[in-house]
Amino acid sequence: MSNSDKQLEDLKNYISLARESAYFGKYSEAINTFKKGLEVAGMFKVKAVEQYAQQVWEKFVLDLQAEFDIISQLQAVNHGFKPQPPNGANKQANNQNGQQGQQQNQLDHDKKYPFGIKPFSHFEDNKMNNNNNNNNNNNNNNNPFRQQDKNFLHNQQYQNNLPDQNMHNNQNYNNFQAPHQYNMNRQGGPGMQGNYGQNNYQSNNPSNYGYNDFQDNPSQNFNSPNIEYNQRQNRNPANNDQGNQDPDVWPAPPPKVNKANKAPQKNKTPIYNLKELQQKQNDNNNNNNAKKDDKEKAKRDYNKPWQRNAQTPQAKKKGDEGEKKQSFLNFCYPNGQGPDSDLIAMLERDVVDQNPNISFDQIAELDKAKDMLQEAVLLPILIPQYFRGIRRPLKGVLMFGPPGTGKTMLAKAVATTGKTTFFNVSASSLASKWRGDSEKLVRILFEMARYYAPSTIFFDEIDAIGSKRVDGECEANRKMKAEMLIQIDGVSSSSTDEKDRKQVMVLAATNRPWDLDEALRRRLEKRILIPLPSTEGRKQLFELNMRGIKCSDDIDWVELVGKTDGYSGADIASLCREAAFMPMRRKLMKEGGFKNIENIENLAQESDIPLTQKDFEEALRNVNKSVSNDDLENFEKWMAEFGSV
Ligand SMILES: Nc1ncnc2c1ncn2[C@@H]1O[C@H](COP(=O)(O)OP(=O)(O)OP(=O)(O)O)[C@@H](O)[C@H]1O
Repeated sequence: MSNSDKQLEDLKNYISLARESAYFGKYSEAINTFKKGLEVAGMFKVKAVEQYAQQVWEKFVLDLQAEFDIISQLQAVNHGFKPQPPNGANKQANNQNGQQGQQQNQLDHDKKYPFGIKPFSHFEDNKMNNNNNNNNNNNNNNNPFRQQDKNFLHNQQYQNNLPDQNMHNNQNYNNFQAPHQYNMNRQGGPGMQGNYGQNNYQSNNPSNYGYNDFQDNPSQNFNSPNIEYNQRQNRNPANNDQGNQDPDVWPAPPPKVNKANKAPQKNKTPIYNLKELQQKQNDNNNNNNAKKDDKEKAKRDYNKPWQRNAQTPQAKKKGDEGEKKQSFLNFCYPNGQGPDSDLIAMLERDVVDQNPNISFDQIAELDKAKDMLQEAVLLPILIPQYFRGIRRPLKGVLMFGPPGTGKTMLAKAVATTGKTTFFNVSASSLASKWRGDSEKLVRILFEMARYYAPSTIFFDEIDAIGSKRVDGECEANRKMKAEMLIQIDGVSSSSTDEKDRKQVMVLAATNRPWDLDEALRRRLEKRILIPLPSTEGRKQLFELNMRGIKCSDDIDWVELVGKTDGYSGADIASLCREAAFMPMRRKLMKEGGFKNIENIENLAQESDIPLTQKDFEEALRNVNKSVSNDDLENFEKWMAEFGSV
């Protein structure tokens, strides 16, 4: 990049900054920035940069003038004045105005102004008018626009803040000319400040304008300590209440009245009361903002399922009145649709089991486990006031042991006995192809459990969800596990209100307790081994499974119990089912199998024949135990290490 390109670039940056400041009404800052730009760009050294600077300055000045014209006209309208023609037209009028016109010409041609243009020139004219007015009161009374500007000048706020007002008050043009003058002076070094064009100007206005006071500190161009604020205020015409109009000089035209409603106008009422308009506008804006806020709020405050205490007063009232609870989905989204409706619907469909309908009586043996669960799960729900301090309810209970030993049944029995809503959660329930949905599902699950409280959340095969966290594990899984840990913690300490406490119980089951994440294991404070059924247990299992099935007296139950050592509850259930089908199979084979399909319907009646010892022996040959001795050993070991009885 060449030197001139760089200068041009720098200048452009400053100009855009200056324009930005002007746009926000920071005129002093705008001018000073422009000055700085000229200085930095080393103006007048490179022709192209100089030309560019001139063009931009012209445009900049015109824009500023236009802006002040608009403000002054608005101000006039606000106070009942007729809007005036643009500044250019006004200038013409000025130029026709004798001495003032001459001065203006001199001003315009004053070499003190680089590029021959200065901003806010009509204010400048006005200043001249005022000045002349001091000497000759009739001087400018016939120029309404200038008088209008004069009224501006009378306004204290403007006087304090506008650059030219400052100039006016200080009688120091150099403050105002600074963007150009400054730069030009700087060319010759600090000592030359104020020399350029000084004589020329002074000769015209010796009493008013002193160049020796040239300030090269930009901040001294404007006196107001809070100029930015004041300028902003001044940009708002409604803030400039003009109680000091001079009706002799510039009588306001009568406001335009609608012919149809012509009524005698007593007072000078502005056609447009900008204050009112602005108030209306503000009200509208406020209304719009309020509406916007409401919309935004509605967007943000959609019923997030994971929001704690998400119950609406109505829903709570309904609940209190003992009415049947609406579904969580409807509670969250009354019309059934919302950002998380799919997830909620999925959980409600797949996970919530409103009526598990299993009693402890249906479970053979396992008395210890039953007692422990009732103590750990049911008592805190039934008598929460007792479970305080050191007796706080358990965070969760883990049931582990060989497959098919009744762990799920126990969980369901707990839920049924405690009349809690049962959430049967498996790994697949929380799996989602969408990133972030799994952890969200966990949050929704716990929130839903709170909604349906008292609830029992049962994580079946929890090792699949809460296995040990390892390096390189999928991030979504880690997050889901972390969320689970948080939620389990939250469940045990969610509320200080006794009524609400421990309304959600976490139960989990696994056949692989050694795979569990340590943090999760810690949260499942009670870890109960659900073993294979004992002799007594197997006997009970035969009795439970053979309920309602006709059995012949020849069956040796003791022998069968003996032969099923090592069988799980599920194995014994399979054995009994197998045996129960034997009469039907026997008959079917006798009839020629499935070839003679027409007779099959009659078979059902004919096969209601009592089971015999032979059927069970046959079934024993088909159904083997499913749990290996090695597995049993591992459970025993883990129980010894981590279990609790
Ligand atoms: N103690 C028991 N009393 C009655 N039935 C039992 C018992 N244990 C197992 N069963 C039978 O086994 C079936 C499976 O039981 P359940 O699902 O509770 O076992 P589980 O321990 O959860 O198995 P897994 O670990 O494989 O999930 C039950 O439907 C039931 O018929």
